[in-house]
Amino acid sequence: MSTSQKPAVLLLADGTVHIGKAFGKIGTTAGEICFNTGMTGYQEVFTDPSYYGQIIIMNNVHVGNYGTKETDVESNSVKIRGLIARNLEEQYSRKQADASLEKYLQDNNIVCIEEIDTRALVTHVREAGAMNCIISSEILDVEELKKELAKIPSMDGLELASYVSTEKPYTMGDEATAAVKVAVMDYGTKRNILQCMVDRGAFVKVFPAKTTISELKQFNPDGYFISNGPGDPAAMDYAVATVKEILKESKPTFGICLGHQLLALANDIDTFKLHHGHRGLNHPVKNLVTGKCEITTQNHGFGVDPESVKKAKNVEITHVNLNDDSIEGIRLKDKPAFSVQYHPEATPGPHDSRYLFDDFINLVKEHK
Ligand SMILES: NC(=O)CC[C@H](N)C(=O)O
Repeated sequence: MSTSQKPAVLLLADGTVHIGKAFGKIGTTAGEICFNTGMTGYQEVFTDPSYYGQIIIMNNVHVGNYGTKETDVESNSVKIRGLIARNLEEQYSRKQADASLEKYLQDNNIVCIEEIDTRALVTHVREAGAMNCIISSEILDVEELKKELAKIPSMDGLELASYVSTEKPYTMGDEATAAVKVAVMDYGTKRNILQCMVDRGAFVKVFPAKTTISELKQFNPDGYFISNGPGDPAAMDYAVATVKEILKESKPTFGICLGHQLLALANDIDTFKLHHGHRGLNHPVKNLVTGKCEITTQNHGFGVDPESVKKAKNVEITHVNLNDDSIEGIRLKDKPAFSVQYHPEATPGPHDSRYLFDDFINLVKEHK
């Protein structure tokens, strides 16, 4: 809680209203409401480009207790559109922190609301499903807010990856000593995904979302990575076309989250909007190849259609979600390509799924 707080209003598209207190920037913001069940890692969540366009409810009662640190980020800025919490703390106790959460959110112009009954709100979103919402600490009249909210497009059908992709190619790792070169299609990649590949001996070159296959080939990569990112994968014809071209190369290819959905679409498998998405650090997934269960970090609002996966003769299901049986991983039978719906880089954790980076880099080395 902050000392000088203005009131703020949260309005959901179904008319639900919650009154709370302003935190961060004073203003108005709108986007898709989502909840994250993680108890820690808030700065990594706020800077994850896959959350672009979304307003996040943090389930943990206290958010901000360990402040913020310049290095605890998944991209170069806060990407969430707004924040809803029970209690946002401006005091912090971590010695190594650089700033309070409040300063961080203000510096990043994020409109937030706190003192919300997040248990009731999350239960409501879980039952009613994904929808848009608006937060304001400047317009407190609900009828006015309804008019503003009506202007916001639905996440279904929205292409957002090109807004968060890099403008220019950049590299990570040491080309002189690296064992392999990986071309990354950046649809909103998380920094720690790149780090996981570099840590395993890769030199990565990150390319803007609309890079053509001929530009990618000039880099002569040993493998390709299709990144995570925001928005509806079915609205990304340009990316599906690129993934199809990449697959023709028959080089090892790995996709995470949006990258998984694009790999599916490139193999004529449909994607669909989930009822309320999977976002948190404790989603159980079964690896059907090894029979082992892993606890995973997730952040997605779309999924791969199980019926069309089963019909695709060249695709094998490798991972399933143990909560709802949704498809969590696939691999192609005729190409060295695989993908997962969840986030194996998982910062701050759990790290059960990091073996997938070993698998990918080993596959790249074998095919080199
Ligand atoms: N983390 C991601 O890559 C998310 C993918 C996609 N935008 C979804 O919500 O399903």
